[in-house]
Amino acid sequence: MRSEVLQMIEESFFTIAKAAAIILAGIAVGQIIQHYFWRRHLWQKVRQRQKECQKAFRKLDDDLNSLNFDEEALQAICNLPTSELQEGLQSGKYSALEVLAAYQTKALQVNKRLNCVTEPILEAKANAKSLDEHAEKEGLLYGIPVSLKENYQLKGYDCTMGLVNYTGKLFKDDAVLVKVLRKQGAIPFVRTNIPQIMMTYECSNPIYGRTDNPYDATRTPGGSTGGEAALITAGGSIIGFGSDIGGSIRVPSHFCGCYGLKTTPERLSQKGISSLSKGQFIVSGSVGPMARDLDGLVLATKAILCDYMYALDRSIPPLSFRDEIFQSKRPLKIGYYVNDGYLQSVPACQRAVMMAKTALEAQGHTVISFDPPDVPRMWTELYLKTVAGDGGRKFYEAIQKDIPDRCVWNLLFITRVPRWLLWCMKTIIRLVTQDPVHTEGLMSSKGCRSVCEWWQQAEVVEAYKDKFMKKWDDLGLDGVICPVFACVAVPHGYVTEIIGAGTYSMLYNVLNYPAGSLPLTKVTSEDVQQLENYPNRRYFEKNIKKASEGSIGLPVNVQCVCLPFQEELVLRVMKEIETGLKSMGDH
Ligand SMILES: CCCCCCCC/C=C\CCCCCCCC(N)=O
Repeated sequence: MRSEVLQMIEESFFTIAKAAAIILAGIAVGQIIQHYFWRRHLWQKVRQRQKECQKAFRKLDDDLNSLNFDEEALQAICNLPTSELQEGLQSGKYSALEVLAAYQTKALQVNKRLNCVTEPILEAKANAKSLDEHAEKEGLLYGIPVSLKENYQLKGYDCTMGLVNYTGKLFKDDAVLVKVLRKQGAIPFVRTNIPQIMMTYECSNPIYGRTDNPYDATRTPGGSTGGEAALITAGGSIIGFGSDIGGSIRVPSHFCGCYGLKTTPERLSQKGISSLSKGQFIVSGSVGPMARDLDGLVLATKAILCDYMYALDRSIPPLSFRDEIFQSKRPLKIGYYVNDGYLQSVPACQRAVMMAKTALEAQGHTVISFDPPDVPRMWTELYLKTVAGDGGRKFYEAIQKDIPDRCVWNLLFITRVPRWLLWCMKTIIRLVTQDPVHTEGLMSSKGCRSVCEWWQQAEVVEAYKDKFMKKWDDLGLDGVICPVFACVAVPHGYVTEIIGAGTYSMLYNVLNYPAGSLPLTKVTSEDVQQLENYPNRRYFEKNIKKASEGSIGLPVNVQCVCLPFQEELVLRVMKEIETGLKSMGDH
């Protein structure tokens, strides 16, 4: 009797277990099938988008062929510095259509090599024609073609940020900045590539593919405004616009060797600039211009800092470009550093800062040593914990529902490891990286646990800003010069391995200070030889050293920083450095 009962229990157990296994297997198979069809749907959308872009490129190519412009004349237009191009357009020497055709032709050529343009803006031709038909040549950017990062909203276009799910969602209106550019006579003519979700210093996504560095195709142009930097540097655009929440304008400018300005977040309208960080107001994103020469950067900044922007966006302070600050001859006191107290910059970046120091001194300015306070803590407890305040959930979810791109997936993967597991692995990670700051960085990317902690986070960031500004004021500084990044352009897919190198830029996002990226020099064989003295203990140090081998000839920029709302002074410091170098016969 007892064995019959046991047998019955055993049989029922096996029946239930079998049923559970069948249900679970059914769910798993269902999920795999659903995933398969979802992915297939996403890839169909990618192909559809790629076809549309190819069609637009072909249309532009046909249009340009039918115009029958002289190729040499067009090339000559693209070789003009900004001031001469502006003058030529204003005087009527060049028509807007001719200049547009020159840059469209060049952008198409450059794009074949670097894959930096996502699509052409076909309305540009009608814009140029309409400018040519009007007698008045109004606007600081009259007739100048400008390129735009893919996240700048344009009427009739989508902003994917490299996410397939965002394709085909067309905007009904232009971003405020785009309207201002049009008002100033500029002609938006191409859109440029970005990394998926724009949260890394690379430039690749499943829709538009990977952009290469103009100096070395095996290396990244940087990100997230990587397409802009590559296009401008290679001559396919003269002025462009990007955005920056951790170096996205400054780092690609440095990796490619063009000019960039990250503005104070509140100074320019960000209405109509797509980003996944909207609503995170502790470390705010910024927008700003990029250019082939300094005159172009100044002109673009002047053009957008105008009354028309305030008319369109009342939340922006009514502060037009103050030429008196830019033109001032007052001697300046500038701080400098080559080591931010976390990761030492490579010899080439150090040499660039020292060149800038010498140039400023030659111009009669005082340059003193400056140590930014608590950079390792700024990076982990302030920057990472804020930018990934929700534990990276918004970024991760956007990618999880999409086709993940390796360049950002590798970086965000850490946000999926449970906090407790990360905590248990802390000692092992520390042993492997030989870097407690790196380990803290990983922990910080788990974000805040409650609204209360988020409020505290805002307070801690404010306290750091006060501490930094006090140090700055105690020294009576007007500005600071330092590296943009701890190293120069790295190979594709390598940014996660050296992400700590970004502290040089991220610091000024935490502080909300405006900062420019100024091309100064190229890596020399001596710079590479001196790498043998570069530290080689911690994970990031080893990788920075490795990535810097074979970097001869790559561009090196210097970062110029001033207090909030002092964009004009940043530009002045950049100008003083360039003038100083020219007077020394070094530029
Ligand atoms: C130490 C490992 C850090 C893991 C971080 C994972 C969380 C992701 C959040 C932030 C990524 C930091 C990279 C910022 C680059 C931003 C470039 C930009 N858009 O300006």
